[in-house]
Amino acid sequence: MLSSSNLTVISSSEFPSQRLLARQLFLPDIQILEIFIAISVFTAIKSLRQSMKQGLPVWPIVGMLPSLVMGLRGNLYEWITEVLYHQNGTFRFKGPWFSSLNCVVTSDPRNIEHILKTEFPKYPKGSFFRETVRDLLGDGIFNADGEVWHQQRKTASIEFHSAKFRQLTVESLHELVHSRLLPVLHRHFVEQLVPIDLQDILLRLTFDNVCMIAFGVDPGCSSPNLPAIPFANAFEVATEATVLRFVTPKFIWKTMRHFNLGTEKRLKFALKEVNQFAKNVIEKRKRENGNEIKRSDLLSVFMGLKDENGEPYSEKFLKDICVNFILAGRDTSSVALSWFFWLIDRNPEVEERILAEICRILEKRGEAAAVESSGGDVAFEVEEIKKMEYLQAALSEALRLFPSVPVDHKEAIKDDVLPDGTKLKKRTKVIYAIYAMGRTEAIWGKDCNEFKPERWLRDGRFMAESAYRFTAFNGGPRLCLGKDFAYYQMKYTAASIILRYRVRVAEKHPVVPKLALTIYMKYGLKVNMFKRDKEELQKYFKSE
Ligand code: HEM
Repeated sequence: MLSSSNLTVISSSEFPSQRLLARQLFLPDIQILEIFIAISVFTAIKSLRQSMKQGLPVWPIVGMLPSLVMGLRGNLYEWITEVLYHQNGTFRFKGPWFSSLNCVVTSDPRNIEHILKTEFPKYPKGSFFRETVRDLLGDGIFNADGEVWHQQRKTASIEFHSAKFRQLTVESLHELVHSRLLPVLHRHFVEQLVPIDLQDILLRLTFDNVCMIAFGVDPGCSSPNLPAIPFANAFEVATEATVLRFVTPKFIWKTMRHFNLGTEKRLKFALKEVNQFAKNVIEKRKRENGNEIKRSDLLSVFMGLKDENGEPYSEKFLKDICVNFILAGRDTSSVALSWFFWLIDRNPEVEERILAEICRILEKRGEAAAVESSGGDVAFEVEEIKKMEYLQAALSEALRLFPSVPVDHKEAIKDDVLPDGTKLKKRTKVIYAIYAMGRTEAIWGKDCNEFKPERWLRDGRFMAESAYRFTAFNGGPRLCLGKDFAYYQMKYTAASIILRYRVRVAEKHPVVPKLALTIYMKYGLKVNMFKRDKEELQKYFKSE
């Protein structure tokens, strides 16, 4: 309570000196206020001028972070596309003071060619990337530079181009599509319970497939009973939490990791599951190799090699190899196929043309009657898949609009100037925005936002694009090693489904991208399957 004894009463005799004191006390405050206002006006004008130059408001202390946070609330990739559009293909992102978020973002093909090919040695993944993804990817191929990368690339490249490996990829895919994928879809069609999540089923398929070809192990995730796979959930959590590190100031995520908080806690937990899976795979392979079972998978090849000290590769390094190849081979093709099926649901005329092409090719082998009568237990030949050029165009078009890896990262190790004139200081991070490139008018024309497989065809033949305009598979010395296999896998899977079913996205199912290393659909792809009947297929055979 306030009593009169607590109050200081100023008598009239004391008043002048008190006023003097008050003036002495308050004047500095007024000056501070004036200085504060002046600084605010100055920074506001500076920020406005910088904003006009750089496209986004640059706030004192926090830089462009508020705009990024707004972008993160919606579709981040669309936000980047929009900013790049207004900045003619390149902008400088200014992060908060003392954060590691400053970078240059570009979608200009000249810059992309410069960093991926012409000046490749100047642009490694770099220390920032390595540190950010190290807990998940270790020293595996996606996260390696210099000799460590080169050694893995060389070994994997020889393996990927060997006839034995190619045969293994074809056989394992055929086995998976016919004994797992199609029975699962058929059961769904017969039972017609609730819409199924096609993205989940495709992820299971590509997971089993990459494990079979890279490690000689079949995890059985796409078996007809669709078993729970703790690894898959853990892997998704781990990639999501890892990508969040890119947009979080380093000292924050490091503190969170230290105290085991929030996403870092989830990441740690998920990594245990991921690493355990990789460990089991390695142990299994070691046991079998010890029993003189000769394997031609990638892991067995790496197990037979020696490091720079003449020692066999460590368990940790073999684990890194496993995790990197799972990321490379599982998520990329399955999310690409998911977006492809979503796009053809919205563009039925494309679906018709794909089906017509498949039927035309099948007709050549005289199996039309079989297909018509049974709905088809048709297994495509390698040569037939190669001939599906319209399908290849449609898949490329899906990848143009929804590249599996939507943004990628490099770091300049020397001062440099990009072909568009952007000056880079040593250690500047460069983000190349692959998603934005697919939606750039200057690259693809005014209809860049439309799904038009025809843009990939010349006289009915598929025409590949330059890797620096269509960067979905990266380019230069780090071009995707699995590109040919990925096209084969996607074409075989898509053709096998389209020949038998109309895939329709469930009504009102929300389709939005998720923020992760690959562009998953956040809520999966819930679809209903409708079997094509004899009459429908007959129409296509007769139309040729
Ligand atoms: C639609 C399917 C695929 C897409 C869009 C795709 C895309 C990419 C991209 C963008 C990169 C560069 C990543 C980076 O350096 O940051 C890459 C690298 C790589 N990809 Fe793919 N990929 C696909 C399928 C596959 C498959 C199925 C495999 C193997 C089974 C594979 C194996 C690799 C490997 C080993 C690298 C590392 C190359 C290196 O750094 O030297 N990819 N891929």
